[in-house]
Amino acid sequence: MTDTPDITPAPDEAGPERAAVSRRRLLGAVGAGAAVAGAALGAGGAVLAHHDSGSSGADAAGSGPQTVAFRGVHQAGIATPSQDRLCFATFDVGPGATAADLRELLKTWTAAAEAMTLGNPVPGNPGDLYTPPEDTGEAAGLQPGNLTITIGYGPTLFDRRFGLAGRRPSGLVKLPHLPKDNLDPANSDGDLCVQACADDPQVAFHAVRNLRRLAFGTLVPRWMELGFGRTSSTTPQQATPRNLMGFKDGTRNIDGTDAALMGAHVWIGDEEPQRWARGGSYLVSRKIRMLMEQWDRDRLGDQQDVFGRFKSTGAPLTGKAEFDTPDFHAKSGGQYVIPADAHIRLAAHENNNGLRILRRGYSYTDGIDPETGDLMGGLFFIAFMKSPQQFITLQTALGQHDALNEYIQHIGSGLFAVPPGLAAGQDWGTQLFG
Ligand SMILES: C=CC1=C(C)c2cc3[nH]c(cc4nc(cc5[nH]c(cc1n2)c(C)c5CCC(=O)O)C(CCC(=O)O)=C4C)c(C)c3C=C
Ligand SMILES: [Fe+2]
Repeated sequence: MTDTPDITPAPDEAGPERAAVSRRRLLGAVGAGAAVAGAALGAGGAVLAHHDSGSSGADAAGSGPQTVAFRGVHQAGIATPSQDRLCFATFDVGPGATAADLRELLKTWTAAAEAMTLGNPVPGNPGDLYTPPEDTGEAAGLQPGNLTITIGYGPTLFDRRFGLAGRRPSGLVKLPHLPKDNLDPANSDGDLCVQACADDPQVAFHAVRNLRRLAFGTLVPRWMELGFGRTSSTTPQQATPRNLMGFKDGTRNIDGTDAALMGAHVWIGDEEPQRWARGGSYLVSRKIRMLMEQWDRDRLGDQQDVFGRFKSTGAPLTGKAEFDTPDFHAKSGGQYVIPADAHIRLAAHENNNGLRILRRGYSYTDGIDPETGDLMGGLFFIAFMKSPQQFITLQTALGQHDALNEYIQHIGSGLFAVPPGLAAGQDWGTQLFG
């Protein structure tokens, strides 16, 4: 019982079977260490063996079944086909932490994030009975689920605390107050953000939890959001999902595989004086509560006028099929067919000087309001863009005129600079501090 098998993956281990093999090795190791198996994972053997026996093969452009490449020109989790689940968290750097602490943590996070996206446990010394396990264990036996872990930095990280003021990306300033904002600081901002997306909610949660564990003493968690259903497609291959208002959402989103569109609207380019930030993007998060009790009492015709689309098919009110181009000039009886205050009219690139963003949001729920009994939930809106001004312009128009405003409230907000992808051997600490 004193011998604990080494479950750390060999550096050159690769190939389609890697993730499943690694999880199986964790199982084997735990199985061999009876005390650990009993204490930490219980009767996990049978469960793990069950999960390990199958693979959906739903690979999303990664290096193995259900894996997405961690390194590359851009971070994963932006152009990546939207996974089904989200765990999003923000953190502030703790009062006593130094720049060296932060840099070291970002290096540790890089290794952990890379391992987890490959379906491996957080690297460490598993089976050591005298230290807490490096990996918390709840993803053992699960498939990697196309996990992506995307990091972002808030404007406050570039204040005077860590010597980063000279490296602040030029667009990274707190978003201004926007029309109809009703923001709660408890759902807003943060020095850093982590977006973990996966097709399995436990895999996404496990990723954030383990990064949080590694950050003990350096970062303080600020807020966290779980997303239970994607509300966008980021490739035409994906079926368009429905949001909690029952409408298809993401029909006219940017196609993440369209390099020209991504370059024009999403990736930070040569216009950015901070060279290190080029190839990155800006992430805007908005927690948007839907007033579902009001929406559910609204008649179908009005619901369709709010968006400018048919609820059943997702087609524009001027068309027949979902992907028909909306005709914003069409009139009937002197009135616009797509009303003047319809959501898609106000948000469409045709009516905003060609401006576009990549939407990558999720439905969320916070349960039931204990005082009113109302459902608390809505859209955790996430969008990527090359300049925050794109969001500011759109939201200024929507906040003033959108018919949807009767049924929603913006209750949380964040702006983060998402650095570009990591090259081989590079880590987030070196990339940020230079
Ligand atoms: C500031 C940007 C946007 C916010 C905030 C926003 C909130 C929001 N949207 C929906 C539902 C739908 N949005 C749709 C289209 C759409 N929305 C935005 C931007 C924001 N939405 C854009 C740029 C577009 C594309 C417009 C176009 O080019 O036609 C649609 C229609 C289907 C689609 O194309 O995706 C729906 C439905 C909700 C429920 C919501 C806040 C809760
Ligand atoms: Fe929208």
